[in-house]
This record gives sequence, C-alpha cells and structure tokens, in this order.
Amino acid sequence: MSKPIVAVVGRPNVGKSTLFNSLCGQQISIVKDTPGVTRDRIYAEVSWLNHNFTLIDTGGIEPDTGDIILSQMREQAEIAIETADVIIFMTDVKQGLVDSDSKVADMLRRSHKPVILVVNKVDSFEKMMPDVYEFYNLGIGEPFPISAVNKLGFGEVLDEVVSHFPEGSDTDKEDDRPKVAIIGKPNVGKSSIINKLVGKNRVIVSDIAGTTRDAIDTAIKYNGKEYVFIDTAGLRRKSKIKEDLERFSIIRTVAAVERADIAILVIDATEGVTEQDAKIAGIAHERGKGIIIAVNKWDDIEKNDKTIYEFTNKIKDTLAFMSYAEIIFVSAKTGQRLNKIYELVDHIVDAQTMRIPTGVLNEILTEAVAMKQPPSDKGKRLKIYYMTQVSVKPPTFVMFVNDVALTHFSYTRYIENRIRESFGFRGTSIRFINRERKEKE
Ligand SMILES: Nc1nc2c(ncn2[C@@H]2O[C@H](COP(=O)(O)OP(=O)(O)OP(=O)(O)O)[C@@H](O)[C@H]2O)c(=O)[nH]1
Ligand SMILES: Nc1nc2c(ncn2[C@@H]2O[C@H](COP(=O)(O)OP(=O)(O)OP(=O)(O)O)[C@@H](O)[C@H]2O)c(=O)[nH]1
Repeated sequence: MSKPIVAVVGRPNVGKSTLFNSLCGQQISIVKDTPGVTRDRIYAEVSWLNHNFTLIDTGGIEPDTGDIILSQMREQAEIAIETADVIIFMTDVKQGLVDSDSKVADMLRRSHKPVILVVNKVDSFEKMMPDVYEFYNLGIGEPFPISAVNKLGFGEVLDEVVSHFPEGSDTDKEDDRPKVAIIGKPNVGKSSIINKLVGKNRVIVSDIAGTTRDAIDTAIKYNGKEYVFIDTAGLRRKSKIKEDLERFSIIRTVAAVERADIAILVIDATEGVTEQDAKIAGIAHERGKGIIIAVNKWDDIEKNDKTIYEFTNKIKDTLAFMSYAEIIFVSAKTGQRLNKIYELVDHIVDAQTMRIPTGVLNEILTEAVAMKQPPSDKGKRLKIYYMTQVSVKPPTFVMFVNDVALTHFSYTRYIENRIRESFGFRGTSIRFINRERKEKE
C-alpha cells in the first residue's frame, strides 16, 4: 500500500507550521521509544474522507535575506517536485504577491505536477477576497483562500488535494514484486550496493502502478524473480545549510519508504551505528515496514572472531526499538554476502504476510498468561479474553480485554515476544490493538 505524498512549499512566515499543526494536530503519532522524526514535524499522516496521505513540510530554517529566501524556496520546490504527488503552494494575503512567489510558481508550473495555490491569513473571506484574486496572476490556477489559524477553507483545499491522487493509490496494487528501499546516511554505500546488485541483472522498470513520481527505481532479476529497488542516494543537494540537507534527506527517505515493503538500512562499518542511523531507521519502523540492517564496507575494517558479535550488540542497543530487524554484514566493494539480501527479502515478505489461525494464537495466549500474570491496578487485574489477527503487512493483532486502562506496554511486549518465539516474524514489526469488551465469560 503506497500512500500519496503532499508537500507544502512557501516562503517563511506564510503560515506553513500553523497549517501543519491545524491539519495534523491530534494525528501526529509519537510512537513510544522510537527516536521520532515526527517530533521535528517534517511530516505527518493526515486523513480526509476515505483518503490517507503523508503531508510534508519542505520549509527549512529561516534565512534572513531575500536572496537566500529565493534559493531556499527553489530547493523546497525541487524537493517537492521530486517526491510529492500533489504540491500545496502557500502564500500570504497580508504580505501580498512577492517576486519570489512568481519565480517559484514558474518552476512548479513547469513540473506538470498538480499544484494547489493556497492563500493564507484570509481571516475574513468577505472583506479580503479582492486581495485573494490578485494571486491569479501567478498563473497556476485558482487561489484557495484559507485561514490556517481559524481553520477556515480547509475542506475545499483538501477536496482539491485528494482529487489529484493517482487512481487506486491507496489500495493494494496488482504489482506483486517486492519493493525494497535502500536508505541510510550519505556516503554509507547505498548506490554502490545497488550498482553491485545490478551487475548484469537489470531489467527495464515499468512504472509502479499508482505513482506519478519520477522515481529512481531499479528492477533486478534474481533466480527468475524480479525485485524493485528504490534508491534514495545521489542527487547531492547544494544547500550549505546542514539542517536543510538533513531535512531533505529525511523527506526523500519518507517518500521512498512509503512506497516500499521493506527498507534496507545501510550502516557504514567504519563509522559504527549512530543516532542518525536510528532516526532514519525510525521512519521505516513507524510505517511498519520490513527491515534489514546492512552493515556495509565490511571489507574495510579489521576483524577478529568477536567483531560480528560486538557489532550486532551495538546495533541491538542503539536500535533497541527494532530488535526484529535482520542484520547482515556486507561489502559493496567485494560483493560479499550481497546476494543474501534476496533471500532475506523473500523471508521477510513471507513473515509480513503470514496469518496465524485464531485457535493457535489463543493457545499461545493462554500459556503466556499462565506463565506471567497480566498487570493490575487498584485491585483490578487486566484480563485478555482472546486475540485475533486482523491484518498483514505488518501483521496486526487485536486483543480483547476487560479494561484498556489496565493494559501496559511492557505486558504487550511480553506477549509479542511469546508470539515471536513461536512464529518468528523475523524482519517485520508486529502491531497490537487493545480493544475493550464487556465482561461476559
Ligand atoms: N492572521 C493570521 N495569521 C496567521 C495565520 N496563519 C498563520 N499566521 C501567523 O503567521 C505567522 C507565521 O506562521 P508560521 O506557521 O510560523 O509560518 P511558517 O510558514 O511555518 O514559517 P517558517 O517556519 O518561518 O517557514 C505566525 O505569527 C502565525 O500566527 C492566519 O490564518 N491568519
Ligand atoms: N571499502 C569500501 N568502500 C565502499 C563500499 N561501499 C561503498 N564504498 C565507498 O563509499 C563511498 C560512498 O559510496 P556511495 O555508494 O556513493 O554512498 P551513498 O550512500 O550512495 O552516498 P550518497 O549518494 O551520499 O547518499 C564511495 O567512495 C564508495 O566507493 C564497501 O563495501 N567497501
């Protein structure tokens, strides 16, 4: 399932943050013990009618001179054109039409992406509409007046946004080739890995159904089967601002991971695992994607018989929130163990789509509860009546309980571990939903 991406572009101070917060307010989910990029508010999930999409704020830090603003807006627009299905171009009725708006509008028009022109700070539609019409001059269509602060005009804008989504973008595709995003910090060897895997096995990529992005996808045939690799490497941005570079790389990662079943997080063996790796890994984890951690440049470090063990421990420590991830040690230079990636991808796809019969699941639950009592609070004990698997990719289980307030993260984790001991589910996260049910048994 690939969710559409909507990017917001606009000058500093036009109200992007306000729009973002008003639209996403309660919906920004902070996943427990995930190092959250969501907290930096670069992207968030939005639901409108029957559509779900990822909203991205391309705006970076605030520059202080006109020149920098323009060059920064160009970068924002480029990143939006590159990654988004629909672009919201945001302007400000109070500042009026500015020269840099026109230049960016030209860029967006040439991209042939759907662009929705939004004019913010129209706090009174009645009084300010004449000023809004001025924005027709940008030549990118009808301006939509909104007031981000007062949440006015959102319905019209969102209707317009979802009307541009590619047909069937939020339903499952008939394309059943595994889709694998290669993610990681700059310079860890993402392109080198893809290039080595390609060797002589590249096949021409046909469009992945439902996407309008000019993606850098590579289809590779291995053992008679096709795999699609989605690259986030290259395209080095010229920005001198470090925060912007990081923001852009996060946006591209979100866009790639959104379209993938599995993410390969590439780590540089010569640098070890870092907080930045954890941040990038969190993007795939939050989305419930399959995960392979590939420790690359394995040829380039000194090793003894404990090195793999020590490295594995360090990864498990820094990336404790995804202990289910598969870990491999590879070299894009020598090709060492690279072909094992296909095998792991196949296994993970199986794990992501595995369905456990309710009967078997409940045998495990009964045994788990007998071995360790559920938590209690103020004399009342949690009861788990039964559980059932409701979906796949990632495997999701509903637990019917007497009182949701009594459920506890650590006990759910305990149940998860019991389930993993029985069924593996290697390489994929699994999710639990607690649902209250009237006591009757
Ligand atoms: N009157 C009015 N003010 C608004 C509205 N939306 C935002 N503002 C104000 O405009 C200012 C800038 O808003 P932000 O949301 O921080 O703008 P931004 O585009 O995210 O700015 P950067 O973070 O610099 O890119 C704030 O003082 C907001 O309160 C609106 O609908 N009406
Ligand atoms: N020794 C060694 N060097 C490697 C290996 N893989 C990549 N490199 C080197 O690491 C550098 C970065 O490799 P790239 O493949 O460009 O890295 P990337 O992650 O695609 O980088 P960005 O485009 O910045 O995102 C290059 O100089 C490669 O030659 C490896 O397995 N062993």
